[in-house]
Amino acid sequence: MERFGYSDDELLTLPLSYRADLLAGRAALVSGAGTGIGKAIAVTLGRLGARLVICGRKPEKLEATEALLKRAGAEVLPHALSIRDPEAVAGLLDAAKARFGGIDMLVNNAGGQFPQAAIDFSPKGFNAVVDTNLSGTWYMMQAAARQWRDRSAPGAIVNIVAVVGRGMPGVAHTCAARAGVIALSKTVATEWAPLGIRVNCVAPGIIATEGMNVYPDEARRAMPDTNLMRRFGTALDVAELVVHLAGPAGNFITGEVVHVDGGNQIWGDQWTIPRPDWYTTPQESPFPGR
Ligand SMILES: CCCCCCCCC/C=C/C(=O)SCCNC(=O)CCNC(=O)[C@H](O)C(C)(C)COP(=O)(O)OP(=O)(O)OC[C@H]1O[C@@H](n2cnc3c(N)ncnc32)[C@H](O)[C@@H]1OP(=O)(O)O
Ligand SMILES: NC(=O)C1=CN([C@@H]2O[C@H](COP(=O)(O)OP(=O)(O)OC[C@H]3O[C@@H](n4cnc5c(N)ncnc54)[C@H](OP(=O)(O)O)[C@@H]3O)[C@@H](O)[C@H]2O)C=CC1
Repeated sequence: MERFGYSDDELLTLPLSYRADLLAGRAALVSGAGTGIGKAIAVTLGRLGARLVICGRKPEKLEATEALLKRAGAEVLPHALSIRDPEAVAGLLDAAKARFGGIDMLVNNAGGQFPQAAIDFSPKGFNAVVDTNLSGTWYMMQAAARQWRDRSAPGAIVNIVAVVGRGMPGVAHTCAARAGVIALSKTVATEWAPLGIRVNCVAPGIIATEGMNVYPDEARRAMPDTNLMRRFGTALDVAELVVHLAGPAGNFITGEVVHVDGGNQIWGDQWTIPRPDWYTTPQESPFPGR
């Protein structure tokens, strides 16, 4: 089977576009850092000198990232929780404060969904996706902002969303949740600018990570045809954009949604479930117009 994602050694050694001490003295919290994009973000921030708080549900995944960060010479605090639990999220921010005096950057990367035709969604399935991707992200944003306000410290939030401007058939639940995160981010970018807090979103297109395995082979095979570059992007493409937005290069950027998608947002339709004949076979509509 095709291998998706980077090896640990690649994450530690691939050349970066930034100077090695760019983030020295800063602390970052990255959710979903045990795998894929989140792991690449955490390791990249660590390689640039940041101290890391990493979270996710499964401690064993976090342990692997913790070991990698230690190899990169970074200080790290792993903390297992579900971002769907607001009290646990408050506890996470407290733990970050106790260990590092607080964080400077928050990267909300944890998330996920399953492909299914929207007409078949159960209430529980829909709510699980919205609860994780929208509510969970919100609990993290609010807890971090409260801590920054109480410390009179500035902060930067980067929310990892998806390319949802035209919708994405097969994952309507996640499109709804991510569009919610984008609207939330733009709104609180305004409310929280007086606190020195910047809030931006990153919308990845198809990125080669192990998380891709939840999609059917047919959908995965067609994915490179949905962008101008005609390939998968990499977790490092996303990680380096996060560095730009969360770090000093992003000091005058807030309320923005930056796509790292090989041009998918302007070209190529993205299906995560089989296309109905309606879209594959030339045909006339059986439904009369007026
Ligand atoms: C972003 C870009 C877009 C995707 C577009 C594709 C192109 C871009 C590629 C993007 C890739 C990625 O995002 S890659 C990352 C993908 N990785 C993942 O998404 C990992 C899988 N996702 C998750 O684990 C998610 O956290 C989540 C879907 C919310 C499930 O979390 P939990 O299991 O903890 O949730 P619970 O509260 O227990 O509820 C589970 C219920 O969800 C429903 N459910 C769960 N899996 C189901 C399934 N395969 N088919 C039907 N229904 C399902 C059922 O109703 C379950 O109930 P019961 O029936 O009672 O159990
Ligand atoms: N790969 C891609 O092409 C794209 C990915 N994205 C998004 O980017 C993000 C990262 O994706 P990717 O790395 O590919 O996928 P992964 O599935 O590898 O990563 C998702 C991470 O989120 C964590 N997570 C999920 N639910 C929770 C929760 N309730 N609480 C805490 N942590 C949680 C998981 O860890 P654990 O299971 O241990 O909790 C996992 O480490 C996701 O939000 C994804 O939807 C968006 C567009 C495209």
